[in-house]
Amino acid sequence: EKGSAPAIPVDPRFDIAYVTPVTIGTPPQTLYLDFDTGSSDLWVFSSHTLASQVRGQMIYSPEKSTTAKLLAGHTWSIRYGDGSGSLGNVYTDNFTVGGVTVTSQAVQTAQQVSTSFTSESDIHGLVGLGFSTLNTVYPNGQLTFFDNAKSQLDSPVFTADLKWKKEGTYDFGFIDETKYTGEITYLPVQTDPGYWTFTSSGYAVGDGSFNQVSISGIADTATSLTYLPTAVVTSYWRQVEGAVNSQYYGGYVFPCSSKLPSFTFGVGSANITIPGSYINYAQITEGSPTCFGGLQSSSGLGINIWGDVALKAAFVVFNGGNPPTIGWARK
Ligand SMILES: C[C@H]1CC[C@H](NC(=O)Cn2ccnc2)CC1
Repeated sequence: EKGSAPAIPVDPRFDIAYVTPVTIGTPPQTLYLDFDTGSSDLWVFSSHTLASQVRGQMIYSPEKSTTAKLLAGHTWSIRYGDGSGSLGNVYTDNFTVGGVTVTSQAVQTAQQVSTSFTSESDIHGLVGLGFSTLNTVYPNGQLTFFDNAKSQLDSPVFTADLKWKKEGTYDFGFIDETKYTGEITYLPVQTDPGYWTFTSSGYAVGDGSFNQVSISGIADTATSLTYLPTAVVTSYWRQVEGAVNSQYYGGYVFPCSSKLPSFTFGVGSANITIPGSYINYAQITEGSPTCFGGLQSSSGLGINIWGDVALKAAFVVFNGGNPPTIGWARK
């Protein structure tokens, strides 16, 4: 089996996140979910979510699905790196993405969600695509959609072709050669504690020389920006006149009129170049001449994060084989 589904930018002004349509249950209920390689819970806004915390989101109602089954005695609660979170109960039901169906997928129904989820009406939940070890369901951890689907896929892989302010795709079970140029460079993945963790071989700012330095980090499709070591990020923003690391705004800001240099990161002996335009993330407020950078320092996070700003510059293969690897190609 193989499948393909769109990755639609939420708020295409600045690619906050990407959502993908899925169907759950019988008859099928459609929701748009944020596919997240940085976590491993599949949770949705539901008929169980506090009414005061639902604001326009589509919901999954298990009581309307003839194939829904309560996973009795199981609960879940998750907290993300940005402080957002949700918690609730668990059902199993049929779950379909791009024509690939998993029967009896654990679908975590939210009873409560934090304010940032309530205020984002275009995101109706998340599909964790990290390793199942990260799943928060208690007392028995559940498998991700990808882990459940793997055995029925032509190949145990999924790919991310995210795009700048445009619709991209997630493919399951196959590698679409038309989506990239040159070769795919595969790197080893550290699966502990459960992220797609790989090591980049270095970086260059604009047309500058390449700095060979190992940068270990996670590929996270649900993080908008890219967070790298302070030394790397400082050397980038030093090239932008008027750029400052603002305590007030919580990161590097710069004049929106700036022409930003590109940022190149190494993947083995190959490399990926993020166009400067992708690093001009957004005006700090509508109409402001000050813009917020898409490349920020990871100090304080304890981890480097290759988020959407980096991922959308590449075609990325998440290979769930034995051992798992991650593939990068230019496009
Ligand atoms: C400072 C950074 C802020 C953004 C953080 N990313 C996430 O929280 C990813 N995520 C998943 C669900 N909602 C968001 C990573 C740290």
